[in-house]
Amino acid sequence: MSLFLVNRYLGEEDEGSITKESRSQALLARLKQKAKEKQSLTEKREQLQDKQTEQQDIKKRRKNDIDDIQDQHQHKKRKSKDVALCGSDCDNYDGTVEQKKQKKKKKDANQKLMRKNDQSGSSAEAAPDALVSGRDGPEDTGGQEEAETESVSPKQSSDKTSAPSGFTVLGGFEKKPVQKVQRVLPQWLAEPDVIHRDIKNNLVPISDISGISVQLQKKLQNNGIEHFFPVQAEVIPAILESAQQGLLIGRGGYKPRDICVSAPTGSGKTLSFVIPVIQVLMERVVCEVRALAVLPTKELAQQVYKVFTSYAEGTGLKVITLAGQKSFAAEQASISEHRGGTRRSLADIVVATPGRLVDHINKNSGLCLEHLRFLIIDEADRMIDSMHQSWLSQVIKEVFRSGGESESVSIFRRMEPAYITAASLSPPQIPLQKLLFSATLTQNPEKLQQLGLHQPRLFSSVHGHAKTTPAAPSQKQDRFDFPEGLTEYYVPCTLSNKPLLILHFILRMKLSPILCFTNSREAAHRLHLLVQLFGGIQAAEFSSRLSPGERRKTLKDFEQGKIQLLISTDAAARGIDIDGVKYVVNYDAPQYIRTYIHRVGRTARAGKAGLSFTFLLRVQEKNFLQMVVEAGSPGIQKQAVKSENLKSMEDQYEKTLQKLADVIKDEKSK
Ligand SMILES: Nc1ncnc2c1ncn2[C@@H]1O[C@H](COP(=O)(O)OP(=O)(O)OP(=O)(O)O)[C@@H](O)[C@H]1O
Repeated sequence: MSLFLVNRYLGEEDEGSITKESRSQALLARLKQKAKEKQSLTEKREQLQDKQTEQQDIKKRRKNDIDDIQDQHQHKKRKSKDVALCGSDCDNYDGTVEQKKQKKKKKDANQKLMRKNDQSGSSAEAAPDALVSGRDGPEDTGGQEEAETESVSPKQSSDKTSAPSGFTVLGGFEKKPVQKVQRVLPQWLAEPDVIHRDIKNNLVPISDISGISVQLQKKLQNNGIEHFFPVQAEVIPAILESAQQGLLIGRGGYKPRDICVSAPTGSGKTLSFVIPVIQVLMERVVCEVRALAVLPTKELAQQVYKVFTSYAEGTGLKVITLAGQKSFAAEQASISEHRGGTRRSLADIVVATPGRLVDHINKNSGLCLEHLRFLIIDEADRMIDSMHQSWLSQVIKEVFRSGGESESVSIFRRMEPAYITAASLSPPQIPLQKLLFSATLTQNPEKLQQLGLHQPRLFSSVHGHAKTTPAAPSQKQDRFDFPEGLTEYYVPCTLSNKPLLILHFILRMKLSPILCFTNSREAAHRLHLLVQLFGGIQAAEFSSRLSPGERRKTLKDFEQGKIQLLISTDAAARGIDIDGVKYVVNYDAPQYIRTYIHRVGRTARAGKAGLSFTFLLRVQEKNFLQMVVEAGSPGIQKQAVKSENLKSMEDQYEKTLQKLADVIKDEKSK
């Protein structure tokens, strides 16, 4: 019995033809069918959803990449904008024209991508989603050039093993050839005023150089000088021109340019500063120190002092030397005197060594540099090397010393170098001009920087100067010029036959006078003893073993031809001008190219001919010859001496060696 009536859905049945049982079965079958349909429908939906999310992911990734590229591009754009220093017009241009261009590029890129997706067979409905369209992205995508190359379907890009093109691939540096950094010289070093090397064929008559007084011209003629050498013909007018306005600052308020001169040994650099300095100072009224020449050694200071005094004679100019040849008190007395409570300078030109100069400055010995107009630095490269003594900074401090005793009387005010302003130009000023001279002037701007040069001008006979030196990338050293009349030889030797060779040169080959260099004073002394004991040769040694007086006398004797063989350390290598030295022998090979150039430069001076011989042990040959050629030598020839030629002297040489051993023993015991 049924208490309730439950109505059931019985399907669309054909009531008349179907039994109760068969109806329920049919209903079940139909329900199953419907469930199946529903299930397949949800599966399809899920598949579709998966596909859609995948496409969205791709789209997101692509958008991020494009954002990155856009950032890079905009960064680049900002950079180039900074460099170009554009005005507001440029900004407008960027905002309109550039945007339009980029949008066009973006559109092109999207179209390309669409085409690619179609070709790659990706599903038709996925293609639009894969696009990075202007519609989808609110931001303007810059850097479309990169995006264009990048728009490869994910499938394609994943197939490739390498990184997608268009991106900067980091790493792989080892594949790039390492770029060589070329040495670039400042313009004043790279483009010097060229001086002729050949002295003989480039002599300039004295009268051709204007600005030299008749008095000085006569003096030059009296000293046997009818023509100027090339370095003098170039440098003298340049210095005279810089002092055209007298001792004060030049036309237009501009300070004169500092002058650097690099010319071979014996080319006449000394007169190229002595003549113009004397000429300019001749017109001074009050005696004050207006020129200071600094040289590295006493001998050189003495030599330059002599040249200055010779040309200053009769002009009223007073020249003194502060190089330690006299006592400190005697030097002090020659600088200035006090009369009626005021200081009076006794010198116009001072020739000094750096050590003694600093002594006088520090001990306040009355040296006043407040009126200094010319600071001459001879053997400048050597003087740069001695810069650790800080002599230059002390000199400069003295030059610009304010509140000095003379300030109250002087109408001229000295100001430290700074920017030129109307105010700084109003009081009359004495400028300080530096004049640098050397046969081996460094081309290293860093070293020259220490001298604090003002708009320097270089005069050089070195033809190797160039803005860069690509022709010789392996070249580690500076190039220099050698005297035109010099012929260089090297002589292969052994340690035991070296002394025999020098004896052979004088006794058999009759080469004299010879200036012979050793690398130490002990070696010079031993060789001198040996030659003396062997006999038949007038020899002398020249080194720091001798007192300054002995050294002076030795040089004089050698110059007068009383000495055939002068055995010296590098004390006589630089600047010393000994007339008539025909041969230079490097008994010990020099270690540095500058030493070699100065040693061999004691011959072939003033356009004359001269020979140099360098004794080389077999182990030294390769490196030494390479060093000389790299420095710009026109060529060094081999001069071998056959052992038979030395045989006749061997017996006597053996006996001499025994005697030498005894003498050295004696000396040591004393
Ligand atoms: N115009 C000239 N006519 C003749 N002789 C000269 C002339 N100028 C210089 N001399 C002589 O030439 C020689 C060399 O000159 P100086 O000593 O000035 O050379 P330098 O270039 O300074 O050499 P170094 O670099 O070795 O110091 C000297 O004996 C000098 O008297």
